[in-house]
Amino acid sequence: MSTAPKKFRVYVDGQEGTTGLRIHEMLAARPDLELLRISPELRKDDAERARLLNAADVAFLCLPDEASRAAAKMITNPDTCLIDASTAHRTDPSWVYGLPELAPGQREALRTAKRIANPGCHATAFILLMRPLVDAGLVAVDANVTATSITGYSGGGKKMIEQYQGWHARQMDGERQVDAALSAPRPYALGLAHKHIPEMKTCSKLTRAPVFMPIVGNFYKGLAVSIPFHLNQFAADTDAAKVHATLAERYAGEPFVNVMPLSDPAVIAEGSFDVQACNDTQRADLFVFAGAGQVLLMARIDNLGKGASGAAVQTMNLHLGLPETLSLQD
Ligand SMILES: NC(=O)C1=CN([C@@H]2O[C@H](COP(=O)(O)OP(=O)(O)OC[C@H]3O[C@@H](n4cnc5c(N)ncnc54)[C@H](OP(=O)(O)O)[C@@H]3O)[C@@H](O)[C@H]2O)C=CC1
Ligand SMILES: CC(=O)N[C@@H](CCC(=O)OP(=O)(O)O)C(=O)O
Repeated sequence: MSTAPKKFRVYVDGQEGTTGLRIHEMLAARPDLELLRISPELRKDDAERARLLNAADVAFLCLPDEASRAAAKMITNPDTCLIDASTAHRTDPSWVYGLPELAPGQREALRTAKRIANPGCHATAFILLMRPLVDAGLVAVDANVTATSITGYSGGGKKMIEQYQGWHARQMDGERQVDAALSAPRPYALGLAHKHIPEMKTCSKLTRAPVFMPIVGNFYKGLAVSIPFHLNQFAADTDAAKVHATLAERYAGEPFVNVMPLSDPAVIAEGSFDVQACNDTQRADLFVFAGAGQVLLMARIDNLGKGASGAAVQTMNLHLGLPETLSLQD
């Protein structure tokens, strides 16, 4: 008598939010998973949430930080693996950082971990560029690093999506002046304390926090982090080609991280950079642009893909011993 293969049970706490909805969409057609759903009227009922969290093999927390901390405390089943999309646990040493490409050994840690912190979107792009250069000694651990990031507004969750889309709708109705500031890119986190800075620093093995300025623009999704360097900020005898070769060697064989050609001729010919070109994929495209005595590093992702829901799904696949690429578009 044949028995049906075991389905892994998966629950998303915050299933109606931006990140949670996208995880559901990505997993809906998977025959190897049983998606546990909470009744909409019970979605903030702690007893029902605790029941489902403890019934799951993998539970995603797609909640604000405080709610994530509270949800993590509801787990009594030692077999439930939590993947937390919030910022709450990303530099907590008892949680494992959910970036399989972080360093050799990270995948093994994610296979056995029961508490996994999904990385922030800006942080993912920053760390993918910086960590290999610090590991190789090209960038000193105490380097003064600065970075900017341009991102679509979906990174701000339901509230920011409603702000932009409400404005779009009002514009269609002929209202042109109110909220016109939303039409242009808007630098933010100007207190220089963006919530991703601790994980950027810790996971890149830097001892000084980078100066980081994100910019949100009038487009739904897509994100690119830029990190400028003068050559004299690197170790002696480092040039753009060495930086490029270090990244290329580090990510050789990675299914989702592409190191693009040095000073990518296609981008240079185009004359500008397309921040949205990784949208609807799990790809992270890394770029090294060379100038006279200068290097500009850039990393591009879909903030809802490799920057959020896609990252959580990749880590779930890895944790469950499944092919990492399941449900994900390269
Ligand atoms: N958007 C993005 O690109 C990314 C977001 N994240 C992180 O993921 C988490 C979720 O973000 P996002 O999806 O954007 O947020 P949203 O605001 O889009 O959704 C949050 C969801 O959490 C629910 N919720 C809030 N409080 C509770 C609670 N106490 N109990 C149960 N459910 C609750 C909300 O329900 P309701 O609407 O009914 O209040 C909502 O459905 C955040 O921590 C965010 O920082 C991480 C990476 C990227
Ligand atoms: C446009 C916008 O506001 N983006 C969010 C980042 C979203 C994200 O990936 O970060 P978390 O996972 O930490 O929520 C921000 O900068 O706070």
